[in-house]
Amino acid sequence: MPPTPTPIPRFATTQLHLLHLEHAAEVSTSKLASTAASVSPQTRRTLQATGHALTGLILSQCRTGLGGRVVGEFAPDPAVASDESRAADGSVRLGAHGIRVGDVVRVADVAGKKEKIGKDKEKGGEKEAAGPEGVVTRTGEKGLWIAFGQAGGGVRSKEDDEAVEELWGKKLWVVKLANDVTHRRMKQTMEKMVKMGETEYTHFMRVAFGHTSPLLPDAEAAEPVEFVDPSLNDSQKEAVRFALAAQDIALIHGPPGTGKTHTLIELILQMVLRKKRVLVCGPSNVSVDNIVERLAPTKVPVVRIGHPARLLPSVLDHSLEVLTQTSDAGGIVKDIRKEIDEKQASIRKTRSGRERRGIYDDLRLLRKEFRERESKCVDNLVRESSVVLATLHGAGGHQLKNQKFDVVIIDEASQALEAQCWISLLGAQKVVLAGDHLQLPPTVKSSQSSKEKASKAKSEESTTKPEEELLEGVSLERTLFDRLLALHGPGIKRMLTTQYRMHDKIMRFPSDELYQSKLIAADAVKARLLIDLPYEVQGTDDTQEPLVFWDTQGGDFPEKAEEDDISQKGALLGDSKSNEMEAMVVARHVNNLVDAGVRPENIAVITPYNGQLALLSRMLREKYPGLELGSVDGFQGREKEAVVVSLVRSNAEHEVGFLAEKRRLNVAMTRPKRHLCICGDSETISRGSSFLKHWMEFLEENADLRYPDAGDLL
Ligand SMILES: Nc1ncnc2c1ncn2[C@@H]1O[C@H](COP(=O)(O)OP(=O)(O)OP(=O)(O)O)[C@@H](O)[C@H]1O
Repeated sequence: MPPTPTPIPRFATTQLHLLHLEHAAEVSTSKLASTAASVSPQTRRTLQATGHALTGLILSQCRTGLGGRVVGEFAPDPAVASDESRAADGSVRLGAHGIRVGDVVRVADVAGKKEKIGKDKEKGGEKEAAGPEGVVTRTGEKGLWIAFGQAGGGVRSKEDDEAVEELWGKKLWVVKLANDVTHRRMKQTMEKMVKMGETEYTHFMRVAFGHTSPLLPDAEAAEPVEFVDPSLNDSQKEAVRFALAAQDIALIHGPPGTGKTHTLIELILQMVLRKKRVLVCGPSNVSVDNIVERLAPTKVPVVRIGHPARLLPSVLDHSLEVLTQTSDAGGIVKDIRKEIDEKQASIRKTRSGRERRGIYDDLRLLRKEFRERESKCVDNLVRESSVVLATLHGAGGHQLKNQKFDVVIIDEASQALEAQCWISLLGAQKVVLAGDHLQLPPTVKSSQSSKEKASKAKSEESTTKPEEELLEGVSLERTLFDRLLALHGPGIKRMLTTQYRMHDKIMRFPSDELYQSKLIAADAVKARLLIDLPYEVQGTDDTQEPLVFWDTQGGDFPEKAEEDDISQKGALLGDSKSNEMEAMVVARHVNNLVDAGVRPENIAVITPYNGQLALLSRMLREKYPGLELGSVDGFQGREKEAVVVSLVRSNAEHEVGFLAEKRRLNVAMTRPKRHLCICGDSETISRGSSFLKHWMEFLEENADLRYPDAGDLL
């Protein structure tokens, strides 16, 4: 039976509405951008203390960097430096700050012109008023390097140059900005989809919205498959064959530790062998770089699109911007770059305003020429590459405007918003999505209640659509991966089944409960214990046991509601909870592991509640600097030899809050390799859902069960 078709314009209209609310929620948590130039010295210092800003700077150097951008070096201002920041030789060091490579920042004059901000925003005058924006490319003790120009890529503009020129001799500070590029590109894509006529829909779009069913696989397209990597396991080989034969859509379902990326590398190589052009995308820079790194040794020509400051150093050689300089094709832009640099340098030596204006005019012409040549060079480089890699939002950049690909592959697709995926998919003929819809979907800030509030408050505004235009059942959390699976059924997917991370006992429950008992632990990992680590670890009850459950049932380990402060809202955990007694159980378990010889850097403590995370950090961070402490959500995609999970909830009402989300618990319990320790109250938790009930029963039967004594801990 054909699936029920979804009208594409209504789908896109609904997405636009939801994206608007989401953006509003994001902006309200980081108002920094709009206030950058109008803050008091006190606020600047607070922003610096909280890792959002860096103050007391001057511009000390300027040069032309990658992609023809102006790169400015910002050094501590000796006039305002404190005594402790002065080294013995008199040089000044930067104080502690939270600005990192890859951050999008604005450089502002501390004597900023307040009145212009906001009013001029609509007219695009914001930049001149507030200072130029750029991306941090390097940070060091002596300064900070910032590349100016659009954060999403592209060549610098005249405004950037002039705005940077204006910074000389001023007292400056740097403030982190929210990165708007992704939001803008999603919005543009959805707007395009609203306007498209039926005849413009590609076959893939029609499949994705249920206007037609996927075509039958073309078995010949896959045969014969001579695997480049013969070590692939059977489920991985089957996934590669399936994705090669698919004509429009294939999903590769990769549960934790099953080698999804490994499989995608083989798939990409097979496609290149079949003379296909492939675009590979992921929601984050790291997800894309991970693939570039693994493709690099294969010598297949690849190009990575994206701002060099945001790429891993190991993939820079494949970045479009570096190739523009190093490849033969790059020769044509080299000379002109030199000329621009020389002109640029001469500006500072020129005192006369007229001469300066003359130089700016020359620069404008040179830059136009530069852009034309660079764009030709970029076009050639991209056209000659069989594999192009970019983040999903990067795929919406000008470099890919007229490029056609035979296949678009999206890794970590169940971590991407659907609107984000469509940035790369509007022209796609065939699409392969890899992910695991049974782990957490992308983080969405606009929760249901705030959505309702916002839509009430904004009901007068034009952005709010009449109810009849919006589609029921569309939410940002629902990913394309999920939707396609629900629409066309499991026939469009293949699952990877051998996992290379967890001990068999750790894997058993998630496998049985979520992956239809299909997971198999690879021989190399299925019996690995902490005692087998490649350094000396004593044999104890903990180091010889893969699964421990500290059951705090009985009411002596009660949870406590935390004040609902901004940091918790920001992390979307609503009114957070903590549990001090349980934290002590966690701390004791960590102590025992470390005493037995397990290195703190091989241990992670994770919890779903930020309130608990703060508490655990206070107890453990100083004692064990190498120990990793994090939220469950933040630990997705990661692994550790030993993982201690603090479940927190313990109350007479048997409320479990968002422990009820099985995808969150799935992430929590599938992070460890050799040892999983759960701390929690089985009485409260088993009443939360049938999944939780099964889990508690499983732990009682299979884990090394222990009952902590509250008196002992105090
Ligand atoms: N066929 C295989 N034989 C041996 N080891 C494998 C195989 N496939 C994957 N692995 C190993 O499994 C681990 C996870 O693989 P990989 O990094 O490709 O997975 P991923 O997709 O990044 O992670 P995940 O599967 O958790 O999403 C790696 O250490 C990898 O070397």
